[in-house]
Amino acid sequence: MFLPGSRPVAQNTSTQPALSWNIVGRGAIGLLAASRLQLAGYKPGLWLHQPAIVDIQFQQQPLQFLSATPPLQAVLIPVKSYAVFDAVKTLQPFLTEDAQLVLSHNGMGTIPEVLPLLLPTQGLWFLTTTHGALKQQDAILHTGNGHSVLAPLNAAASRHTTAVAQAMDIALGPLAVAADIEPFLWQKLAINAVINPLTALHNCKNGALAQPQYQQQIKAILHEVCQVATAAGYPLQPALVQQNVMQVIERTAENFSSMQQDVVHQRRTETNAISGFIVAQAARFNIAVPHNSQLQQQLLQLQQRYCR
Ligand SMILES: NC(=O)C1=CN([C@@H]2O[C@H](COP(=O)(O)OP(=O)(O)OC[C@H]3O[C@@H](n4cnc5c(N)ncnc54)[C@H](OP(=O)(O)O)[C@@H]3O)[C@@H](O)[C@H]2O)C=CC1
Ligand SMILES: CC(C)(CO)C(=O)C(=O)O
Repeated sequence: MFLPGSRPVAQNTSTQPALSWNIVGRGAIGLLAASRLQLAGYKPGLWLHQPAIVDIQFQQQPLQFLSATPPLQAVLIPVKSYAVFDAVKTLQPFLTEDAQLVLSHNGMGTIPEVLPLLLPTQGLWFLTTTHGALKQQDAILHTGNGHSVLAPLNAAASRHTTAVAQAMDIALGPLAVAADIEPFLWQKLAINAVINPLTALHNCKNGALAQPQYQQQIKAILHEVCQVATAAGYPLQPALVQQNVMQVIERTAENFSSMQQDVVHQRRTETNAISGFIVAQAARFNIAVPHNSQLQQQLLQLQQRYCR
């Protein structure tokens, strides 16, 4: 897959030994990645709060995953944005000196928190994905066939590009490798800044946001996101971004967004890494973002009704 600012993964040219992969949690994206890796011959271990053997069905096949066994050489961390820092802190004592860690989540703001936790020899990556996955009792459903962009976040990562990219291509590909993840994260943030809060607050499917009554608010949210992204050095064109967001709304019309699901199931939302991140960045650049600020406040109030 070719995306501006990225290149596709080179196939079968590895001179780097395959890494031994581990995945944090037993969530939807993590188990999707683990299943695809296992079916391709990898033996990913799961890093869980409590070690356990996990049995699931994936595409009508029974799969079993064992607990991760330290020392950990390579770890995919597909957890909610608010759980990233604690997850990396917990992993830290069990990592090899040249371990490779891949963050994957919606929203922004975790990278500067995580980088200082690692040794200069330990690689950090970010993978942003458009795949959709849903966890059921004992099964993992691949609800949306997507693609992913992977980029190194430090020098120790760049030295292991081939081995990391080949595994991530299997786990959540087709994969493009970019030198800088930030433009891709801002584009995804724009999508999540519209769809996630609006579907959560209006308790609706993504497709409902195509209705005329939402268009003015969507335009206003995106205008603010583009202003902030541009001030941060990642220029976004409001008209193009709006077109992209409307395409995602159409393509995922029958889906419930992750934030709508978080609210329905009374879980903490990722609002601080989505609307909250935009509000925080806007403050740095002295930009008024009343629409994103209002969404953040409304979501925090909603969440406070059920979160301790
Ligand atoms: N699901 C999807 O289709 C998509 C999701 N995303 C994004 O990807 C990220 C992950 O999403 P998703 O898979 O749905 O999330 P889930 O909440 O389903 O999965 C995360 C899992 O990680 C576990 N976990 C968190 N911290 C730790 C830890 N320190 N040690 C062990 N386990 C841990 C959680 O357990 P517990 O809750 O018990 O802590 C949970 O089981 C989110 O940012 C989401 O927005 C992006 C695109 C699509
Ligand atoms: C793209 C979108 C909005 C798909 O539902 C998503 O990433 C989410 O639900 O978190």
